[in-house]
Amino acid sequence: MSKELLEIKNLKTSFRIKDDYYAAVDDVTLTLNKNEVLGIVGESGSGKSALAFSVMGLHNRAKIEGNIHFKDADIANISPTKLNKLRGDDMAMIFQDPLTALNPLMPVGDQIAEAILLHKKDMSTKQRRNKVVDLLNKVGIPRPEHTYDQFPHELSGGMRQRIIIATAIANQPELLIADEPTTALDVTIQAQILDLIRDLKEDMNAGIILITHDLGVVAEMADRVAVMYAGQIVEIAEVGALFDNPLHPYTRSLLNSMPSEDEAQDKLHVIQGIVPSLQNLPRQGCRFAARIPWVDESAHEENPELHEVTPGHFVRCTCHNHFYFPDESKEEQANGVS
Ligand SMILES: Nc1ncnc2c1ncn2[C@@H]1O[C@H](COP(=O)(O)OP(=O)(O)OP(=O)(O)O)[C@@H](O)[C@H]1O
Repeated sequence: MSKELLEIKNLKTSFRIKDDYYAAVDDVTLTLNKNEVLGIVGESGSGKSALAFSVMGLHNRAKIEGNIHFKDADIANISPTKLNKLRGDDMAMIFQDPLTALNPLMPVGDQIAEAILLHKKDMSTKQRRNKVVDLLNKVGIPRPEHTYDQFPHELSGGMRQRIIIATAIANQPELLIADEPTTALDVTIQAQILDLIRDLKEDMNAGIILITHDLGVVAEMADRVAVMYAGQIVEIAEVGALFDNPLHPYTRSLLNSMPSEDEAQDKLHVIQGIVPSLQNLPRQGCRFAARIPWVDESAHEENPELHEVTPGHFVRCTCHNHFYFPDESKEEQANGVS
């Protein structure tokens, strides 16, 4: 039996701005296996959420091209009825902000029960309530019977995120997308929620796409990592390979801008500039070139492709072979001193 759960091929998601369409996800190809956490990292605006929303079929005004194969269906080219059946049943999403994802006027237990009712119409009200109480227990809510009848505003941020997770896993989805699931939470609660997501992977044999800009979270949680920049995957590898041997200048800059616990770092690297807006994205050549102006133009490919440098480790553009940080000398680089 194949391990592959999701296969995205040449996905292009474009938004209409004035009279033109601009791709926020541009030719993304990747796979996700069962019982795997794929981390997707990148700065704000790199296209992570646009990718996640495409997989969930949640864009209603975007133009989607390419294929998203999941459970014998192609989500990029599927009828709304079939999509609704998959969503919430076979695939679910945990959103960044639990407060906006919950209905403020409905007890949280009823909200989870509603998600069950949509896909399992033959359950009695009592059975549904019992199932919700079980789910609340599973996500670590201390007094589930009591919490069932509470409203979102009566719960803390961490509890609300647990409700969102309980809703997402209510129908035991095979594919779970978590978009910055811990950003709105404080550090101790963050760790608990991440533990919970990790347990779910094991319990449900689910494939999880974890979107975050926090490399620490990725290091701890992911099996593989895709780094996105300006709508493209610039590097993808197993987590160990990516952290031990980051290749793309963007990945190296992201890692270098992360405070390290074991080394005294005088100065953290600051990535120059920002991710350009959709209308200003360079569509030709290496999209990261403008942010590493000290690297010679000739280092970049004309049409940067993903190259497999070691099995399973892919990097876009040849510029990674010639990259150095501006405060390192070229001679050190050439001598392999880093
Ligand atoms: N509905 C939309 N219409 C027009 N442009 C959009 C729309 N949604 C996203 N964009 C643009 O697409 C690009 C990618 O956005 P996206 O939200 O996917 O980035 P992200 O990596 O998830 O960022 P963040 O970490 O801030 O959520 C950005 O330039 C954004 O402004």
